[in-house]
Formats: sequence, structure tokens, C-alpha cells
Amino acid sequence: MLLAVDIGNTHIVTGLLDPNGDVLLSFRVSSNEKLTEDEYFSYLKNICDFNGVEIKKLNGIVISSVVPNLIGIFQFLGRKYFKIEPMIIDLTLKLPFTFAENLQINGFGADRIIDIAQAVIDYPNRNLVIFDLGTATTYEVLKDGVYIGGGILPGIEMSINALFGNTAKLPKVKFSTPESILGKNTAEQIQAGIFYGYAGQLKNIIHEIKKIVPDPYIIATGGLGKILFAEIQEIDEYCPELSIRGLYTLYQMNK
Ligand SMILES: Nc1ncnc2c1ncn2[C@@H]1O[C@H](COP(=O)(O)OP(=O)(O)O)[C@@H](O)[C@H]1O
Ligand SMILES: CC(C)(COP(=O)(O)O)[C@@H](O)C(=O)NCCC(=O)O
Ligand SMILES: [K+]
Repeated sequence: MLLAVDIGNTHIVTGLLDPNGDVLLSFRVSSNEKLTEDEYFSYLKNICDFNGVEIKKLNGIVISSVVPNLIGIFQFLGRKYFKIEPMIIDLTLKLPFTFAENLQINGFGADRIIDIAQAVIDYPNRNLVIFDLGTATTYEVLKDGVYIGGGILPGIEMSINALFGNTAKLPKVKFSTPESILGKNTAEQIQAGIFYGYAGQLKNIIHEIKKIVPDPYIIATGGLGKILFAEIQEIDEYCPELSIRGLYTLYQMNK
């Protein structure tokens, strides 16, 4: 059984996968640099026990992180509780895709690597666009199996927090699908502006990409992807477990 850990700037998404790559369970905890390996292990143990997953069957750990300080915690956890040295996702690993020659990929996010790796495995014969909506939103573009570039923009909740944090009178609202583009009060107007503004950003990004890449298959993932997927017809599929399955794929390719 494989422990796959996707460390983002807001959440750590953890998956337990069986030898066939089926996700037995996954859960989220906050990305907190004060978390010790013991505290995190207690989350892991309790959630596995509750779900009847025998943690003693663990024989591999793989970690993707975009928060450098949090990698050490899981290395300690692997060594201390399982006597396993975790595999860390980085550009030195064997990958099921290549980068275009003209790109400077130093520092490329490990979360982006695992998303791309899984998407090209799932859709080997398609041009691809992958949106990952988390703390930040990223998009990746692949043409004929080659990563030709992408983009990064403030995440949805980051935009909500910026609006709240930089104004005296605006409340912090929960991101949700508004009833109308026309809000009837301040909170509804923030929700409408954020929701339709964000949907518009992604639609325009897709429109611009389609000028370069014909007929792409468009995937959304990440914690905030589900709501936008429902709103944007151009997005073909919402794959909530893309990152976790990408960790499994890269582990199998590099163990
Ligand atoms: N099941 C969930 N529980 C809590 N938050 C969720 C859940 N699903 C999505 N979210 C939202 O997803 C966001 C984090 O998305 P995620 O892709 O994990 O971010 P990152 O990878 O940047 O840490 C949170 O801010 C939260 O609003
Ligand atoms: C863009 C990101 C912050 C997104 O991370 P997340 O929203 O998942 O926390 C992350 O992919 C990152 O730190 N990237 C490094 C820079 C790059 O990919 O070019
Ligand atoms: K993410």
C-alpha cells in the first residue's frame, strides 16, 4: 500500500492507494508548518483505523510539496513510523511527458508535475489543458505529449481574502455559485463578482489557448475546481483525485 502526500499552500491532501493504484481513502488537513510528524501521524492513524485501512501494510511513501518546510515532517514520519524513506517528487525523476526545449523549468511546482503526469497517462492521445484551482490557480498546456507552457493566477479564496483584507467595510464571503450576476446586497455582489469574474478569467484563458492548441481536452482539479467545472462548459472533466493518482504513477515509474 502506498501513502501519497500532496502538500499545497493551504491543504495537505493525503491518499492511501492499493497496489493497483485504487484510492482506498483520502483526506485533507491544513498545511501547518508547526505540525510535527507525531501529530500528523495521529491524524493518519485515526483516519485509517476509522476506515478499516491497515496502516501496517504501508510499503511506500511518495511526497509532492510546494511548501519546502513541510517536506521534512513527512520524511521524519516515514522514517520514524514506517522505516521508509519517502520519494520526493522533483524534476530529476523519470516523467511520462517532456518539456519543450525553450522553457526554463527550474523551480517548477511539484504539484504541477504530478497533475501533468497523471493527465498524460489518462489521455495519452489528446492535447491537454489542466487547471488546478487551489491557493493559486495554475494551468498547464500540453501539445502532442510535450509541456509547452502554462500560467499562474491568484486562487479564488486568495481573491476573496484580498478583497476582505484590503477594505474597511467588505465582509469575507464563502465562495459559492451565486443565484444571479446581479447581487442584491454587498455579500451577494462580492460572490457574484468573484464567481463570474473567475469563470470569465478561465474562459478567456481557454479561448486564448485554443488559438495555439487545437481541440484540447480540458481538465480541472484542486480543492476549488468543482464549482467552476459546473459553470464552464469548456472544461471537459473534473478530476478531484488527479494529483493523488499522479503521485502513484510517478512512484511506480521511479521506485
Ligand atoms: N473537502 C474540502 N474541505 C475543505 N476545503 C475544501 C474541500 N474541498 C475543497 N476545498 C477548498 O479547497 C481549497 C484548497 O484547495 P487545494 O487544491 O487543496 O489547495 P492547495 O493545493 O493550494 O493547498 C480550500 O481553501 C477549500 O476552500
Ligand atoms: C503555483 C503554486 C504556488 C500552486 O500551489 P498550490 O496552489 O497548490 O498551493 C505552486 O505550483 C508553486 O509553488 N510553483 C512554483 C513555481 C512554478 O511552478 O513555476
Ligand atoms: K493544488
